[in-house]
Amino acid sequence: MITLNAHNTNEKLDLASLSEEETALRIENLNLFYGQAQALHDISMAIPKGKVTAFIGPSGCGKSTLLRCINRMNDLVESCRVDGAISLHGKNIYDRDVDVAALRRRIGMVFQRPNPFPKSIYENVVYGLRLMGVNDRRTLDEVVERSLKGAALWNEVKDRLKESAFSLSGGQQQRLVIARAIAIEPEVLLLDEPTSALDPISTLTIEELITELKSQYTVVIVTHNMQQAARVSDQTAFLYMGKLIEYDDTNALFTTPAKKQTEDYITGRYG
Ligand SMILES: Nc1ncnc2c1ncn2[C@@H]1O[C@H](COP(=O)(O)OP(=O)(O)OP(=O)(O)O)[C@@H](O)[C@H]1O
Repeated sequence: MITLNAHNTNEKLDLASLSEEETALRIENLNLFYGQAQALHDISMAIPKGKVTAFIGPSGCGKSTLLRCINRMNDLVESCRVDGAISLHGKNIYDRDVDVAALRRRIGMVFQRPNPFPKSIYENVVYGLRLMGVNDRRTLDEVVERSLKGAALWNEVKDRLKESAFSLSGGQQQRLVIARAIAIEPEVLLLDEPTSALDPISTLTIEELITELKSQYTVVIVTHNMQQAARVSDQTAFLYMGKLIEYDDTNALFTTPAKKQTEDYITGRYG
């Protein structure tokens, strides 16, 4: 039995005809190949601004690959070739003149396993700002407080900012990594199975945090866990064998799926 998203009280968006203002990202006819193998097939979808969008589907269906396309992480895979477009404010992020480092500042990413740097809690949060040449103490202090509050971690660490990030629990480390990502004020946050390495209590804390983050950011989350998608997301995309099978309001997708493959997946018939 799937428990639906209690926070999803918004009006249902018409995902097929979002206005430019409502759209954070527009994916158009995206195909992706690892060498000869095609991993994504003609994906088109609009990701709304200020909402949580979940990608679900069985292992190997292409969820992480699609997520990694959004900040061009797949550029790091030598055999990978992409065609089609992903537009951020009308500009294709795959255009030749795009500065990929600047793009990744606008589209932050958090991975499955918490990956704090071997530095203090404070220095982890300000890492991106220091790279950008910001060293003013007062500015950095403000960013640390704002980001740790934004990641629901401030109260737990405010008296130990100089301690190593590794002194934190796994769940706290994942919130620290989220604080590091939001410190540079990205527009979009990509979360790749952010709770799969965490215990149930930390998972719940991160899920609550995700719901809060959407007031300021567009969030895209890959999850293996359908219950999680149902709890945190506003809309859900179901992928199967590299194809986008169905994309709809989360409540609609889980209660009245339009496609038989979606229904089979959410009722546990495969995957
Ligand atoms: N770096 C890579 N090189 C070659 N093939 C890859 C690479 N990364 C992923 N693939 C292939 O692309 C397909 C999609 O993989 P992807 O990791 O995106 O799936 P997924 O839905 O996120 O799976 P999981 O839920 O198991 O993490 C799979 O067939 C996978 O083997």
